[in-house]
Amino acid sequence: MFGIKSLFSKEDPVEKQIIELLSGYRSAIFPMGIQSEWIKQTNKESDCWQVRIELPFAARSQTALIQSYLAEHLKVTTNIVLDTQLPEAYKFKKIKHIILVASGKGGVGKSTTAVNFALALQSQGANVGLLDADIYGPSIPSLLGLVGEQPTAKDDKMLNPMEKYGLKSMSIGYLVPAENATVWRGPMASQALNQLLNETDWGDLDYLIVDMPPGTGDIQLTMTQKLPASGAVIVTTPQDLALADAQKGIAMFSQVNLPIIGLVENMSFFNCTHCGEKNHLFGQDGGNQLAARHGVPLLAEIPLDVNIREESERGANFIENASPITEHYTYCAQLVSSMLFLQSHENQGVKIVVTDD
Ligand SMILES: Nc1ncnc2c1ncn2[C@@H]1O[C@H](COP(=O)(O)OP(=O)(O)OP(=O)(O)O)[C@@H](O)[C@H]1O
Repeated sequence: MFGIKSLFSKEDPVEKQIIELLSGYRSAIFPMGIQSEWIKQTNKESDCWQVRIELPFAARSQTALIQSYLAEHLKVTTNIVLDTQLPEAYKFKKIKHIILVASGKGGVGKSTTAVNFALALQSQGANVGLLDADIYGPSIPSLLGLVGEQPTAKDDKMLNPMEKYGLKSMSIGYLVPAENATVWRGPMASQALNQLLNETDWGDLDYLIVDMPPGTGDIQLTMTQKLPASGAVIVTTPQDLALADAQKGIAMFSQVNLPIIGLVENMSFFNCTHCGEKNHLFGQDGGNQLAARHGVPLLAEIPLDVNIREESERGANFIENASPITEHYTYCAQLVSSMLFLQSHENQGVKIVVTDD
């Protein structure tokens, strides 16, 4: 059941039970359980079993859930440590996955989502970079509180990415005044994106998140074709117009055979500060229905939070400092990371069978 190693090793019965229980653990993040080869260490210290698991995706916040699952089934206490080690499969240079964050129309919160999603992936144990491909309206410098700062040159060919909160980023906004880029034609914008991607010394990255320009025109299509991406996350709001544009985004990525990882519905609802009631100001269930219609997951429903606009402009970190949107992005990051791992496994011909046990 656990490979040849378990047939010959002298496993303690408790150790064996821990491995068996973990293998039977199921959730949206672990649809195939916790596989025995991910368990790197099990040893007993005093009365507590220390279990170190190396996940092939980023899901550090699952620790408490796994620990309480084991506590329900075991008579001994366990201390779980979840590390992250993505498989050594590179999509581009030393980057393992490129994920596009796109939207059918402007102003739905795509850049806010790209930054928080990147920070959330990082909080879950991944090495992350953020590329601002919104050449005409770069907002990453402002969202990271880096306006006016400039990247340094590594040599005469490469730039060092900017770093804030441990997140590497590159944007045209660090290099030219905003008004200069707005007059560029499509090929120039596409060329600029190419340079930002190729001439930045990203180093080793698990994920490079790309904040795409809003819309579904030629520029977005050309950029998508040039980026060796693993998939796209589409951001929408619950309004009919935004949903119709998100649908165009799905059609555009399908046209170039880029997998849609899922939808994020931003400004999904508003929690009343007085009575705590959930208000669906812009409509209800639109994101859910669009996702179901296209057979893609709805990754997150992010609430409208009045502090976001003000604090974003100051470059606040909503993932480090808990806010109403933190857990939504954290969960979304874990889900996407787990899905991409499964997707690449399936592409390698390994069939994962999800059972009910
Ligand atoms: N969940 C939210 N709650 C409240 N305000 C939000 C939320 N998400 C984003 N915003 C605000 O909405 C505005 C637009 O967000 P953002 O710049 O991320 O959108 P965008 O889709 O990237 O726009 P564009 O494509 O035009 O650059 C910003 O002022 C941002 O602070």
